Amino acid sequence: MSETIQADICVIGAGSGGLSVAAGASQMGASVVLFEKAEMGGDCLNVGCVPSKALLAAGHAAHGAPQAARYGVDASVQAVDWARLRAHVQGVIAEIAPMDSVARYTGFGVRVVQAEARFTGPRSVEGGGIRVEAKFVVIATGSTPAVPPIPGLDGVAFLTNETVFDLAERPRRLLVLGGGPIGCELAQAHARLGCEVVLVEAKTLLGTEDPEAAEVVRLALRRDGVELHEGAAAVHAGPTGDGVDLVVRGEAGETVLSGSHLLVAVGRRVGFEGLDLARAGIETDERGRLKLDRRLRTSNRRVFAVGDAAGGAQFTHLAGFHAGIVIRNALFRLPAKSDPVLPRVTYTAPELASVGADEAALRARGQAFEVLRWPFSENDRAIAERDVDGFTKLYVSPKGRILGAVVVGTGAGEIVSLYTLAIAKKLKVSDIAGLVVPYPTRAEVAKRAAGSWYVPKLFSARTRRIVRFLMRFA
Ligand SMILES: Cc1cc2nc3c(=O)[nH]c(=O)nc-3n(C[C@H](O)[C@H](O)[C@H](O)COP(=O)(O)OP(=O)(O)OC[C@H]3O[C@@H](n4cnc5c(N)ncnc54)[C@H](O)[C@@H]3O)c2cc1C
Ligand SMILES: NC(=O)c1ccc[n+]([C@@H]2O[C@H](COP(=O)([O-])OP(=O)(O)OC[C@H]3O[C@@H](n4cnc5c(N)ncnc54)[C@H](O)[C@@H]3O)[C@@H](O)[C@H]2O)c1
Repeated sequence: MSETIQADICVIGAGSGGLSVAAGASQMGASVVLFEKAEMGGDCLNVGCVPSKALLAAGHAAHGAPQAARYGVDASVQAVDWARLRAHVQGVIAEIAPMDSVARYTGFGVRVVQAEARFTGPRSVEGGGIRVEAKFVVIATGSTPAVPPIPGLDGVAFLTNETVFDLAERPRRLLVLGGGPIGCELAQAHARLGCEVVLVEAKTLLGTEDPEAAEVVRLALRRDGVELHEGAAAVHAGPTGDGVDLVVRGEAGETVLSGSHLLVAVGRRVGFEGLDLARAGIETDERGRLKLDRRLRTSNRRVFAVGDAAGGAQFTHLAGFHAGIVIRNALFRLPAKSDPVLPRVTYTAPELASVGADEAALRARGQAFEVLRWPFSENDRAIAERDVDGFTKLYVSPKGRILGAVVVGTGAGEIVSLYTLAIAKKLKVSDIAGLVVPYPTRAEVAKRAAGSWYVPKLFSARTRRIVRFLMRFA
């Protein structure tokens, strides 16, 4: 070892989670060493959230031009210049990259080591010829694309999120394996950019989401020309002269789907090979996941895990939340626990957003609830924009507490923050119904859905009797 450093916190991985810990801890006065073996910014910046939203923006623009005819504006897409499109996506990454750069973090006082790290003891980590003795270590090593055990797949040059944003040419016919958020977002983006797209999903599209909301996205994907095969298991893959054949087995038997490219988007793998966890006394469960307590501590109480490495939901905003928990525990010795009210959004058009409990969870825990809803087809802004797909739905306790919410429609990802605040602060429907919401905005659907709680009470025979009585003395 050429150098040994004493540090308060050693972070392994400079993705959303690791960077948030390093930025927060260093600016609060802790000495921090940060290891990154690949690109600063991790998946979200380089091959995840950022390029996928940049690609979707291009797809929506291409889709929007012909749609303008509904406003009496005749426009059309002349061409999609794939080289410029790729430059746009890489340009967006480059514009955000300085926020996650070695220079910025060095400026915070963080020692950034661009090397793969591994444990050499309960509090010691090594990489790139540097040994760090730390009071606390944070595992922020993220996840990688899962590769399903499909016979023949290893003989195919398939794409994942790590390669799909760097294609030199537009894929002629893209087969997408997996109908989760990655599969749906990338299927729609490519379809709108003029690719033929076939999506194969073993179960149901966006199967962890509210089925009624997922149906709105399903219809939108179909309208965009995506050929959907749900309940279809891929049983074989093989190369062809100019692409790939995927054999899928569904209710109707076996079908051969041919494409120029295959994108595998069937979930993420969280693994810790190469970290030498045993050297630090860190235990994993039978599925190889870290054993964590609610304070995000591993079985070695001085070692925390954040983000995808923590083994739960996989979102950049959750990784950021985790970072706050670790900072409170490690720097301030506060027993902060990870129990967030966690919104999630799939950024298709229309967007699908949810937060809190869903119907299945409420039924499973025997919670009595009422469903309040409002469609975008009765929202003036949506009507003015001729974009009325979708609705909002609220789950409310008998006493009016908001337990969960779903929004599917344009702007859903923005509206869900209102519900997130309501649930986090244990607000009631009256709090949303009583808000003055600007007109005409899409967020009015939240107020109208909440307001519908009062309709039977407010416009009842009893209220009419009371009003008539009071009016006698007015
Ligand atoms: C296509 C796609 C789109 C997505 N879109 C969204 C979205 O819109 N919104 C959202 O909230 N989430 C989205 N996600 C999920 C989000 O990207 C992840 O949840 C988030 O990046 C997790 O952050 P992380 O810090 O845990 O891990 P990562 O970002 O994966 O970072 C981990 C880092 O650790 C490094 N590393 C690993 N092992 C070592 C080691 N031994 N030594 C040194 N460095 C190491 C890796 O190189 C990597 O840079 C998307 C994901 C994908 C794939
Ligand atoms: N907008 C966002 O916030 C966003 C966007 C993209 C990704 N992400 C995160 O990244 C993670 C990974 O996303 P994802 O879409 O890859 O995973 P996912 O686990 O959410 O969905 C994968 C889908 O693939 C299907 N599948 C699995 N094996 C299959 C097979 N052999 N053949 C056909 N289908 C198969 C599953 O049934 C599932 O529907 C998610 O947990 C998500 O949190 C978030």
